[in-house]
Amino acid sequence: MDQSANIVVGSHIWVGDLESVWIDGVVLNITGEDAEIQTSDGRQVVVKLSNLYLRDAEAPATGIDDMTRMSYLNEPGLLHNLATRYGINEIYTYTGNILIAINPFQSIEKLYDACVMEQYKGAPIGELKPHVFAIADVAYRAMINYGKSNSILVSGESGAGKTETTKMLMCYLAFLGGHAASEGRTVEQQVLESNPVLEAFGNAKTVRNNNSSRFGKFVEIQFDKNGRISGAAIRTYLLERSRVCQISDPERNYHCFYLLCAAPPQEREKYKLGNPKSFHYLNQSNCYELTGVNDAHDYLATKRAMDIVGICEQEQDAIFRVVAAILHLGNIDFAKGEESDSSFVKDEESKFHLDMTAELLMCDPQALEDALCKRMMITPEDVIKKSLDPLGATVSRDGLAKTIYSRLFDWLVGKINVSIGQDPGSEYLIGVLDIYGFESFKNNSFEQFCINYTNEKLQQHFNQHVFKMEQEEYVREEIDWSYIEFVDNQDVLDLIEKKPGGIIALLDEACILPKSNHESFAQKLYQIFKNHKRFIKPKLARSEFAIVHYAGDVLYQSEHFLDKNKDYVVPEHQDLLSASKCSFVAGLFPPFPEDMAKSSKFSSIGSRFKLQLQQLMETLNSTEPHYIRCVKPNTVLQPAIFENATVMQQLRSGGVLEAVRIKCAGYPTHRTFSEFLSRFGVLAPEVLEGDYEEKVACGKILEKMGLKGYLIGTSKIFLRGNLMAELDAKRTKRHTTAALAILKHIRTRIDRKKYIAKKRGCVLLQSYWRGIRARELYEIKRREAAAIKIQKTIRGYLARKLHVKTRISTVVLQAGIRAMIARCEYRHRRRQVKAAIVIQSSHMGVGIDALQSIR
Ligand SMILES: Nc1ncnc2c1ncn2[C@@H]1O[C@H](COP(=O)(O)OP(=O)(O)OP(=O)(O)O)[C@@H](O)[C@H]1O
Repeated sequence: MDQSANIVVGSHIWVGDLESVWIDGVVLNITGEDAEIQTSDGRQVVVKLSNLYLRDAEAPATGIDDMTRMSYLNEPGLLHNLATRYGINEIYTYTGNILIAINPFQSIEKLYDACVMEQYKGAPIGELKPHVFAIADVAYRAMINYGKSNSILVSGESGAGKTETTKMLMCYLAFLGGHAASEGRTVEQQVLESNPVLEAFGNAKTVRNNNSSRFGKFVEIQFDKNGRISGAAIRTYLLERSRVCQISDPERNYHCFYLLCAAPPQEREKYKLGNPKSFHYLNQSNCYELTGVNDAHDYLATKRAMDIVGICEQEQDAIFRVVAAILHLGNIDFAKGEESDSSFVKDEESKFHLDMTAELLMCDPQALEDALCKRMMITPEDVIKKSLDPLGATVSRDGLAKTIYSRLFDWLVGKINVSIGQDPGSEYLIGVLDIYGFESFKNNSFEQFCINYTNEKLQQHFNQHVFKMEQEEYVREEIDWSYIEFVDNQDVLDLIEKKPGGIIALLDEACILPKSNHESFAQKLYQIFKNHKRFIKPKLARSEFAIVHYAGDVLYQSEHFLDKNKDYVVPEHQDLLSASKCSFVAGLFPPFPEDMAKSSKFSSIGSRFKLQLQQLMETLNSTEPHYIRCVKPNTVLQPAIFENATVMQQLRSGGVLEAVRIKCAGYPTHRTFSEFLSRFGVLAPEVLEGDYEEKVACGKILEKMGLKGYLIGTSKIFLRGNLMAELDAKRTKRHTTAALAILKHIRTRIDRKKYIAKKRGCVLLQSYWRGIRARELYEIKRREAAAIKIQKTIRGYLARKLHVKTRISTVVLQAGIRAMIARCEYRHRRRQVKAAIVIQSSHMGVGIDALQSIR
């Protein structure tokens, strides 16, 4: 979907990034076809507009529960949403009705507790957080309410968590439809316990998962009319046979081999087993133990689980005898015989293992050696016994090991089915499919071809379902659905399975024709499909071919296609083991029916698988499907690491993006009226102010915008292709204009505020300064006054002092002068007196003498 036309300056977008696949940014500038982007990590890049995707800047920080509700359904948006949720331990997210489960690689507290089961019981989907229990609950309720069988399809690449998810589904279904513990060995208990048994024999450590299921599985849980589990059946698909004899470092063979090597000593002695390092089928890799796994403990646990699923002690003994026999068989080596192209058991050690194999399989050692080293050739005249060279004998040995193991596995599945028991009167069932996801490696062989074929089939089923669901929503909303286009992959399926002329049919033909080999098979493909748009002949290829699958192109190497397609039990092996004295072993190799024995014993694995798939599809088509897409967040199998590229690849191949594409083909965006109004009401405020019904208001807004390509349902608006982006672009423009106006006002206000503040500052500064100056002046004046005062005082003091001094001097002077005057006067008077007296005395003689005596 090209959204570039709606990208404007200021748009929030996703831009491709080498490191993190996508990075968010904002458009700074647009020049022609190029946009200048400011990325969230601080860079500025120039990118073609067509390489940008719009981002919803208003999406909640904790992500969106259901990704179909995202405003922009594009790859980066989905990826970011999942990463955000994974970061807060929300491992489940819906994409419509599909549940995406991201492997946490750690147990999340209280995620699967009984109380959580209780919460999800009967809760409508969407009411609680997305959960695997919600899907199981919906399936169960749909089954009870509509009386229709349901199925849950769990897919994903190896290590994505399919098996764990399937176990959770089973537990929840057992919780809903189970029986009381007092009812003894219940069906659900047996179904749940069948897991460890199947895992011991069908799981192995691979580089991608320490406990990888090497087979596909469809578990049918049957229910009675009361919704109680009444029976179950397990169907398995395509066990990886080659692993029995060939493993690469650091992988392991099937767990059961290591469990048996870790069994209690008396049992190991019984089967003459020891260190796994001594067995060729185990020592091709250096990995023997798994961290956190105790094989000795698991051996006992597997036996206990076998007890529960109804495998008796003798059968258990026979099973482990066969497992031990395979290990011994792998240690038989061959040397070149005397006759040309002949071989014999190489040495004493190989002889010991041959004898042990024969003993454990309860067959004749010589017959075993012959079966390994010789072949019957039927000519028109006679039956000739032909010797095999050492390489041929080794191939024969490995072929026998693979056949025995796959028969043993099939027996186990059959036995589990018989002992759990099917309910012929069952009303309906819930099927859980745990199947390998799309695979594309450096080398892709027949296994990948079958796996990808399965995924194409499931993808078609998925597309049809998603398409149907879309249709149903349109019908519910009472709108025309003829616009929805159906994305179909029938052409790839025709290429693979068409009869005659499809790749499988041509492969079968090549397997039957005597002189055919992988090169002639490939040449035939090149010739027949040279114009097929889903088939590619790589340049210079002699035996490789590529198929354009829905999830991408896969290049297949056809080298081992013919061998791997032949499900051919060598008659010598068949005769040897059907004659075993052990009824269990003989039972694994029932004699061929008479008519088949005469005809060709070739049976095509590809065709059988195709038939199995057809049956599976028939079953699935008769059920209401639910999808769970498991996603592996990183390739290092560690918690809390979300690798964008790894997840993106899985979203593509898991069909999640296809589902999104189907959605996009019609009217991908569905919004309830109120959601639409709250987001786009800003485009027509007058409509919001008017007293309209929500539906009418939505219509008015769309009318005002003059847009085409929308439908109005009963509760939702359906928007076609880019309409959401167009509306958002208009909204962004409106927001930008509004923002500019707001900005203008804010700037004016800020500037005014600044001016006033500055002015106030100046006045303050001035008054402060004036204050300082006035204070200084005042101080000067005060000092002046003080000085004057001091001067005055001093002067006064001095004047007073002078005055006092002068006065005192004056007084002293006066006093002196007065005293002097007085004395002068006195003296004058005395002289006067004396003169008088003299006069008197002279005049009054006696009187003066008398006066003088009185004094
Ligand atoms: N929901 C979960 N919670 C905790 N750990 C999980 C969960 N799902 C998966 N795992 C972890 O991831 C590992 C791989 O999961 P699982 O075996 O289910 O993958 P798978 O998709 O079935 O792989 P394969 O196709 O190889 O069998 C598990 O062993 C477990 O450790």
